[in-house]
Amino acid sequence: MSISSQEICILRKDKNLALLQTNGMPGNKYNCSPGTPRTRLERLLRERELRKFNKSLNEGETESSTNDPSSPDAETSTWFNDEESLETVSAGRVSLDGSKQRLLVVANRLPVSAVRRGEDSWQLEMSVGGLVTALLGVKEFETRWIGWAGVNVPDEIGQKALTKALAEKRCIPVFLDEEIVHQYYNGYCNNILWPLFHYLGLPQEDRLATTRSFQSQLDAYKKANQMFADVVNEHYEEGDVVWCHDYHLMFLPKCLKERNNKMKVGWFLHTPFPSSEIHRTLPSRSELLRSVLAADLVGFHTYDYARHFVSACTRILGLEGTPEGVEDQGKLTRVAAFPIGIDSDRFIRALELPQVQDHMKELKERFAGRKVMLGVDRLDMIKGIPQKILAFEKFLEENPNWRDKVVLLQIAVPTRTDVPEYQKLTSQVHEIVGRINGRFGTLTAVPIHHLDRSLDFPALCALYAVTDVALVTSSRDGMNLVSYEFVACQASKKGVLILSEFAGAAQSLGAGAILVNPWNITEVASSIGYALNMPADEREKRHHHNFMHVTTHTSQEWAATFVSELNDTIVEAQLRLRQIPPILPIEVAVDRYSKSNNRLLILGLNATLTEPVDTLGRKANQIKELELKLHPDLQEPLKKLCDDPKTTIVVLSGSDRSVLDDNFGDYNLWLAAENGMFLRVTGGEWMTTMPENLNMDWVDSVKVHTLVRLSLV
Ligand SMILES: O=P(O)(O)OC[C@H]1O[C@H](O[C@H]2O[C@H](CO)[C@@H](O)[C@H](O)[C@H]2O)[C@H](O)[C@@H](O)[C@@H]1O
Ligand SMILES: O=c1ccn([C@@H]2O[C@H](COP(=O)(O)OP(=O)(O)O)[C@@H](O)[C@H]2O)c(=O)[nH]1
Repeated sequence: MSISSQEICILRKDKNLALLQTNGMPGNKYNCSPGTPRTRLERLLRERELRKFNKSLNEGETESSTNDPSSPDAETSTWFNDEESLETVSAGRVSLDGSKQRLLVVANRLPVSAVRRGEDSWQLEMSVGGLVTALLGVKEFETRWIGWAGVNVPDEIGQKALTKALAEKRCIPVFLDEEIVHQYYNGYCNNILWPLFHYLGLPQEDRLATTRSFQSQLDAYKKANQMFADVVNEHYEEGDVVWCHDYHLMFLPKCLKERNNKMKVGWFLHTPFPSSEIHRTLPSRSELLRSVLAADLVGFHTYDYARHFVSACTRILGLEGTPEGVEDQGKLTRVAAFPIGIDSDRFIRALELPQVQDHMKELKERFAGRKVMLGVDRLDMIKGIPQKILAFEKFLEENPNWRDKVVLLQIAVPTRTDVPEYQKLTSQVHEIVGRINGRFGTLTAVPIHHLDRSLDFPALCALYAVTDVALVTSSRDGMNLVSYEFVACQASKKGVLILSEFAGAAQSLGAGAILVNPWNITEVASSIGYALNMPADEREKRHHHNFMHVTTHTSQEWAATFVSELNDTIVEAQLRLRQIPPILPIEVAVDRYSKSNNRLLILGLNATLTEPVDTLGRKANQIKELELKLHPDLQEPLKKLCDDPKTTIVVLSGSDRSVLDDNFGDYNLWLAAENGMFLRVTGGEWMTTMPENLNMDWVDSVKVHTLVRLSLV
C-alpha cells in the first residue's frame, strides 16, 4: 500500500472526523507571544510562568522568615485565639504584578463557630478540626472561606449581623436551617457517607434506595450543596480559584460548573475514598461520582484513595481511567494524591512559650516515675478508641511490672453528638475505661485518664511534648494530623509513635512509626511493650525519619501545590483542546474526496463502525469486547467503499485480531489490531509491526502483575 495523496481521513468517534493536511499545518501560536496576552490561553500560560517564578522567590523568603526569630509569625501564644491568626491566613501574598490570586475555600464548616450574644451581636470562636488546622498554615493566597457557621440563624437581623462579623474574618456564611442540617449533615454526611467511606458500610435501613429516609437525606444533601453553590456564585470573581472540600460537598463541583463552565474548580477529599466494591453499594453512587468529575482537579491524601476513585469511575460509570485521571468524551478530570501536612513551625515554636513550658512542668511532676502514653482523637468510631483501650488493658494484664509505671492519657473530643451512634460510642468507651481503672487502679493512681473534652493549643502541645508513646489506632482515617503534631513536638524526647496501618499517615510516617493493625489487640498490646522498652538509639532514628517528613511536607506546601496544580490543569486542558482536530469541513472534504484518485480512509471500530454499547454499571471493557459487531446499516456502504479501486480502507482498533477477523474477514480492506501492533490485508496473513529484534520478554511479567493487581482491586 502506498500513500501518494496528501489527504488522509481518520474517522474515529472519539476524535471527531478530521481532515489532516500534511502541509500547511497552522503554526503553534501559544509559544511565541511575548507581548500582552491576547487570548485566555496566553494569559493562563503567562500566569503559570509567573507562578513558577513566584514560587522560587517565595521559597527563598520562607527560608529566611523561618530562620528569623523576630519574624512577626514567630510566636503564637494561644490556640486559635490569636486575633491576627485568621487575618494572617487570609492575607495572601502580593505577586510581582501586584495582584494576589483569590482563593475561595468552600468547606462545610467555617474556621470559626459563632455564638450569639444578643439580637445583633455575635462572638466568634475558632473551631477544632483537621481541615481548619491545615488551612491555618496557608498564607499564599487572598483567601475567603465559605461555609456553615455551625449555628441556626432563622432571623434576618441575626443573619445580617453575623455576615458582617464574619466578613471581618474574611468568612462568608451559608445559612442552613435546622431541618437541612439534620438531614444533610447529621443524615447524609455523617450517617451515610462518613461510615461508608471509612468501610463501616451503610446503615441497615438505608440499604435500599427506596427507603424514605435515604431519599430525603439525599435530597437535603443536594439542596445544601446548591445553597453553597449559590453563595459561591454570589462572591465569585473571574480568575478566582474555587477549592471545595470533603464529602459534604460532592455535588458542589457540578452545581458550580453548570452555572459557569470557566470557573476553576478543585475538590479535595479529607477522608479515605473506599474500594469501588464499597462505593458501589451506595444507591446514589453514579450521581456522586459524576458530580465530582465536573471539577477540574480532584485530590486525595494518598495514591490508594485516588486509585480507588478512578476504579469506581471506570467500573461504575464505564469511563476511561488514565494515569492522569478520568476521561469522559475527551474531557479529562485530573485525579492525584496531595498528602496534607501541618504547620510544623507553629508547634515547634510553641514549645518555647512560657505557658507551654509551665504545662510541661506540671505534667512531668504529676506523672513522675511513670511513662506517659497518649491518645488524642475526636470521639468517633473510626478512631478505634475501644480497640486502643482494650489493647492497653491486655498489655497491663500481661505485664504486671508495668502497672504502676505507665499511664494512658486519652483526650476524646466530643463530636457529632446529635448522631445516636456517637452517643452509643461515648457510653461504650466510658464503660471500658471504668472497668479497666477499677481493675488496675490503686487508691492513689489510675492507669487511664480519659477526658471527654478538647484542650487548648498550649495544653495540647505540652502533652505531645511530654509523651513517651503516642497511640493512633484508627480503623480508617483520611490522614490523621495528630500523629504529625506529636512528631513535631518530640524534638527533645524522641518518643515513639504507634500508628494504625489504616490511617493515611501510615503512608508517610510508616518508616519511623510502629505500624499496627488496630483490630489485632494482641499485636497492639505487644507493640506497646516494644515501644516502652525501645532503646534510645532506635527511638532517635525513627523520630528523625518522621521529623524530617513532618517539617518538610507542611500544610502550606500542600495547599500551594494543590492550587498551582489546579491552575496548571486548566492551562493543560486549554492546550489539549487546541490539539483536538478541527471539525471536518464536510463540503471541502467531499469535494477533495471526489477529485482524488488515491484515498486512504482510516476508520475506528468501537462506536464508529459498531453499535454504541451501554456500559453503565457494567464492566465496560469485557462487555464491549463481547458485543463488538459491525453495525448492520454500515455493511453495504463499507462494501462499496472497499470495492472502489481508488480507495484504501484501514480499520484501526484497540481490539484483538479475532474481533477484526470475525467482522471484516469478507471485506477487501486492511486491518490494524491492538492499536496497530498487528496488520494484515484481508486475504493475507497477520504481520506484526514491531521490529524483529525487539526484546518483549517483559510483557509476560507485566501481564502477571496486571492480573494480580486487578484481582486485588
Ligand atoms: O467538623 P467535624 O464534623 O467535627 O469533623 C472534623 C473534621 O473531620 C474530618 O477530618 C478529616 O480531615 C483531616 C485533615 O485532612 C484528616 O487528617 C482526617 O483523617 C480526616 O478525618 C472531616 O473530613 C472534616 O471535614 C471535618 O471538619
Ligand atoms: O483537644 C484537641 C484535640 C485535637 N485537636 C485538633 O484536632 C485535629 C484532629 O485532626 P485529625 O486529622 O487527627 O483528625 P480529624 O479529627 O480531623 O478526623 C488536630 O489538628 C488536633 O490538633 C484540638 O485542636 N484540640
